[in-house]
Amino acid sequence: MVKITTICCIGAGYVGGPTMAMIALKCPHIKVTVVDISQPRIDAWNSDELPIYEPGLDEVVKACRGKNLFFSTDVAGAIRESQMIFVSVNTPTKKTGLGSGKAADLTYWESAARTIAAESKDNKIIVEKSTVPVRTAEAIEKVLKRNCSDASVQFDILSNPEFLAEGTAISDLTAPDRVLIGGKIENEAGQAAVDALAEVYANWVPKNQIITANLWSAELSKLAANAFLAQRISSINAMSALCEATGADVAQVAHSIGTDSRIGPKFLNASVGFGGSCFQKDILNLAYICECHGLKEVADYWYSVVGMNDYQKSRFVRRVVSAMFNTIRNKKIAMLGFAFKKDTGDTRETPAIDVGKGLIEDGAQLAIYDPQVKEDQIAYDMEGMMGNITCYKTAKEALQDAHAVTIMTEWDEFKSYDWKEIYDVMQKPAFVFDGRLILDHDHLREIGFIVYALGKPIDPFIKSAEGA
Ligand SMILES: NC(=O)C1=CN([C@@H]2O[C@H](COP(=O)(O)OP(=O)(O)OC[C@H]3O[C@@H](n4cnc5c(N)ncnc54)[C@H](O)[C@@H]3O)[C@@H](O)[C@H]2O)C=CC1
Ligand SMILES: O=C(O)[C@H]1O[C@H](OP(=O)(O)OP(=O)(O)OC[C@H]2O[C@@H](n3ccc(=O)[nH]c3=O)[C@H](O)[C@@H]2O)[C@H](O)[C@@H](O)[C@@H]1O
Repeated sequence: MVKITTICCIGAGYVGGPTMAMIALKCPHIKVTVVDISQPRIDAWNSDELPIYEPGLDEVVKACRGKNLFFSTDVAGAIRESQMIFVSVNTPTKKTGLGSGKAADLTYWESAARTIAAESKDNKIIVEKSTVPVRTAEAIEKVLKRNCSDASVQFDILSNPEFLAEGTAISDLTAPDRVLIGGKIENEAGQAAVDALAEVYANWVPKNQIITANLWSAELSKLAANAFLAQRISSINAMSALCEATGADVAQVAHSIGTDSRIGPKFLNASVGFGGSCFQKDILNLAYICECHGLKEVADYWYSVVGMNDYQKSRFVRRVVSAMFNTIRNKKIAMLGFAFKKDTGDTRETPAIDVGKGLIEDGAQLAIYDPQVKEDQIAYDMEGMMGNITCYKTAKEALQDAHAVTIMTEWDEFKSYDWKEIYDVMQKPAFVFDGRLILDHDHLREIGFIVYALGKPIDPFIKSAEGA
């Protein structure tokens, strides 16, 4: 088995940066180089302001950078000097052509593979870190073999999907539930490659938590894990609509079912919808693969998880409009939170985008505040709508004279605000639409707010405004 002392990672994003920083931290004997085609991204990784906000990441990077952790745009050089190459490039949903809107776009992956093939002069272990369609390793192997000028160079391909969640990346990487390594375990070289990677993780992950599987199972497990997680959210969100219609309380329902050890308590928080760069993309990809295998019913099952998520976002918008007497034209609506979850500045597929667009279509003036999302990011996400949006650096300014406040992200600081003071500076009646169920609703009602808490019994005021 090869003893690994040099690793590189192609793709210095949300996954490549933190995962490699953790390997560098836990394996001081390994030189880790993270490379990217984006000069600004690499410059940021080499600066005091890292390109992503992730609690605890700064400390890990600072502890290793310049010692055994390096960030560079020299992709070719890093490939040449590394025994093991992780590929952690983006694999977004295809926007055009065959499978448009569903299939994974493997352009970046293939381009990385071609560079690896062109630069490799000795044997390499290639690790798929990106989330990819099942059987991608097969295609990648062909690209590598056909494009490498030296036929004696051997490429061993592994699938090592990443399960970290943003906002908790460092704790997830420090103590993962499991590490999954897929490889050609049926042959000696494949098994040796799996062992080499397992040995890297064994520097800090207990051996019984390092699971091995065949390549296709590992690739599919990643898509399956995200699909199951998202399905739980859509299931509880479906319940939230029924709770509102019947007077049940979704938090009580979630608690009651979550105490069944077969169901478990995690990932049962009803919300305005799941966001993030992966859940939707990976489910659409999974469903598309099912369609390609003639499994229409299976595909439809998974599409419905995304459908329910879309429904939840539009249901929220409808509730805001109907509760506010069916008109929000020219009303200032404060949006607290824009990131897709707390403790990240990431806005990819955040429900705030769809909800924001829905509210603006009805004429609202949005006042957005998020502690980590910068105005230029919001302008990018809400392109063409900035005439109806003002971004604020403090929540206080966003809330001044607002008719309503919508909670889009569960940032802790929102819970600690003085809501009485906020009530006093808002227009009346003052509405709160809590899309994350983080506020103390009874306290808000005592202050005088009209409260819509997703999945909870509807306030009589709102019922009458809606003509129920
Ligand atoms: N964001 C997340 O929390 C998670 C993401 N994943 C998966 O990991 C993969 C990467 O995701 P992120 O890190 O979020 O993406 P990202 O977009 O933040 O980073 C990808 C990076 O790859 C670079 N890149 C693209 N092509 C390249 C090439 N040929 N050579 C060098 N660099 C290249 C891009 O410039 C970019 O900086 C995706 O497949 C995603 O599905 C998996 C688990 C968690
Ligand atoms: O493949 C990926 O990219 C990653 O996707 C998710 O991680 P992430 O999207 O970063 O964050 P999550 O904590 O899963 O949250 C996703 C979305 O679901 C929402 N959510 C989560 C949990 C819940 O109970 N309810 C709920 O609405 C969050 O607010 C957020 O919008 C998975 O949790 C990771 O295991 C996976 O590696």
